[in-house]
Amino acid sequence: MEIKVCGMRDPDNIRSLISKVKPDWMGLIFYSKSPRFVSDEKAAELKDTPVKKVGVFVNESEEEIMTKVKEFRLSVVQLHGNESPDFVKSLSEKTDCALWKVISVGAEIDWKSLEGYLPFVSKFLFDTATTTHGGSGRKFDWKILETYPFDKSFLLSGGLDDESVDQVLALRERLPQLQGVDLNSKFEDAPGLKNIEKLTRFKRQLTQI
Ligand SMILES: O=C(O)c1ccccc1N[C@@H]1O[C@H](COP(=O)(O)O)[C@@H](O)[C@H]1O
Repeated sequence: MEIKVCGMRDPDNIRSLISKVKPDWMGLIFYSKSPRFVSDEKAAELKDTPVKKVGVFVNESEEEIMTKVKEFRLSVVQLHGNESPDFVKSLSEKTDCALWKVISVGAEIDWKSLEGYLPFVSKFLFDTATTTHGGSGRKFDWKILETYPFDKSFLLSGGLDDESVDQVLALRERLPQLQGVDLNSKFEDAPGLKNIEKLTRFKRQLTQI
């Protein structure tokens, strides 16, 4: 199972994350209303960090996303707003960067509405629907995913915490498309500052080593 740790921006914290947790992905949030927002100046300092970087965008323009992909050497663009399939298609024609579309989950999901994204994204990411778009620290009802009809892999997100491991592993048994988890606010000492011990423990339990 893969692990993405999101909302990073502190260089010392990132160094500890990489040496101790060794996540598959590190998320940088380019959404100015987020308490985990990373400025361009800070992102420039982080561009050579030896981990795959995921840029998190909320309803951002194509031009701005493309600029940040190049400037900050992003491996993935995570689209965490209301981006339409047409927007994602157009972006995919301009970049080789992997695209992940976030699906905000409320009471139910209309699976048909996701079909338009399938040719253009390498993964979906399911997160709890919230007015702040993300980082809510709230889980949605994971039972909704049990009818997931696609082969496309996805990451699970939204309020995952240090007590989520057993449930994640149980879900993975039923849904092999569940490729990993996105860890964020429930592993923080302060916004943008992760608790490395908590993350290390979670990874050990998740990967059972
Ligand atoms: O973390 C944020 O502040 C944020 C703001 C706007 C869009 C996305 C954001 N983070 C993403 O939110 C999910 C869930 O986070 P949490 O575990 O509920 O705190 C995660 O995918 C982050 O990438």
